[in-house]
Amino acid sequence: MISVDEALEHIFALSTPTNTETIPLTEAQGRVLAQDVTALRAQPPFAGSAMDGYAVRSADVSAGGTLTVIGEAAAGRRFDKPVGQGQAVRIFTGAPVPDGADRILIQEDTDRDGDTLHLHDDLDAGPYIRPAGSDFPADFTLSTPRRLGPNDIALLASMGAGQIVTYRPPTVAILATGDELVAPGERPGPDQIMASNSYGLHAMFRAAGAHPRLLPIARDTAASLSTAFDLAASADLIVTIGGASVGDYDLVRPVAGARGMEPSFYKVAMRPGKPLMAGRIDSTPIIGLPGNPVSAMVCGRIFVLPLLDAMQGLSAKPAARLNIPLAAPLPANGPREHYMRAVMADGVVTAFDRQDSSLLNVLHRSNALVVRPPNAPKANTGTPVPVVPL
Ligand SMILES: Nc1nc2c(c(=O)[nH]1)N[C@H]1C(S)=C(S)[C@@H](COP(=O)(O)OP(=O)(O)OC[C@H]3O[C@@H](n4cnc5c(N)ncnc54)[C@H](O)[C@@H]3O)O[C@H]1N2
Ligand code: MOO
Repeated sequence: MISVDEALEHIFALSTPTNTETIPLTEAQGRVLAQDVTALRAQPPFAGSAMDGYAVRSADVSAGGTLTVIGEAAAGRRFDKPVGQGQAVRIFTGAPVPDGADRILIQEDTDRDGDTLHLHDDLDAGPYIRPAGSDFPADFTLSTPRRLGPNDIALLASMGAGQIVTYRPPTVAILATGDELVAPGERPGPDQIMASNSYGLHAMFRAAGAHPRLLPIARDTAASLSTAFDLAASADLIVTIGGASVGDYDLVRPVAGARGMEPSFYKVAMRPGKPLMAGRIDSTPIIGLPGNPVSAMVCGRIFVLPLLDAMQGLSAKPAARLNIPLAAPLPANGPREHYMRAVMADGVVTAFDRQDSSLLNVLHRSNALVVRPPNAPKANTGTPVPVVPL
């Protein structure tokens, strides 16, 4: 059996980034930027007022003094004459500061009587002017690759980018297999259960910027599986669930093999997830996840998400880990790397006692996986352990 790191290397070797496409900024959430974007101009493009008040020359400001108001500058509409000695311009937040002025007096520090402005004795120092380019300069560039979120999109809009070039979201065909499975919402027979992890994976892949598609559940026959593979043919990635182990009805590998799958590996020294497999059918990568619900979800997190990142032009690297002290001791680990469902809170992490790979309710209550290396010795309370946040 190969290690988790080796399996991930094999999986990365199967992938190539998707092509790119130009999209409007309103479609950019979760996409990965594929072409650098340079700002149209500096922001702000002019020195602007940060407050409602009066634009003045600081040399003219004296506590209790007076100034003459000569005009008004509003956001979107500048006052286009300079402010001279003893003068003030009424100004609002976001308005260009008129030439000559180097300070904004906030209106709370003044009283207005016609064109005469009386300054209070106690004046806020200010200057409440945002210099041109203080957010970003004219040649500012947002570089690839970067997964875009709301803050990036606000910045790109501010840079004047109406359209951007991103990697096309990879399409993922998700194929659940098993005579025992029915879709949630359908009526199960007495020996049947709900297909669950396929729905969890669908959500997981979607949140990772992919376009997942749930195929109809394949029955435990070669013919049914083969039909399902036909439906998956156009996808950028095929993810099968179940039928990967050694039972008589575990048909995914033989059927994929008969369709020309070039295998990369089968079985990984990890828990849960031992019967993981990967390969390629023609040029399409295929990952076969174990059927146990938690195994499928953990392998989705540890293997498929990094692959989806790489397919979207991001660097090929394992799930990021934190180092968090244990809140309770852990026993020595066996020969497989163990991804233990756990709760991280208040700076410590606690693994659940029940780690069976069928327990979705435990996974649901987890927000982290504690990673126990192969043959790790017993770990005491307080020992920092690697943790993958969920
Ligand atoms: N003799 C051995 N038996 C098993 C071994 C082994 O090494 N030797 N490995 C065990 C481990 S570990 C795992 S994990 C499972 C994986 O088996 P499969 O990938 O072949 O999965 P299935 O047998 O099809 O299903 C296992 C389990 O999960 C349920 N399942 C399957 N698909 C779904 C789905 N989409 N949603 C919800 N639940 C699903 C299925 O009903 C079974 O209960 O094999 C062990 N056995
Ligand atoms: O590897 Mo299985 O995934 O332990 O349950």
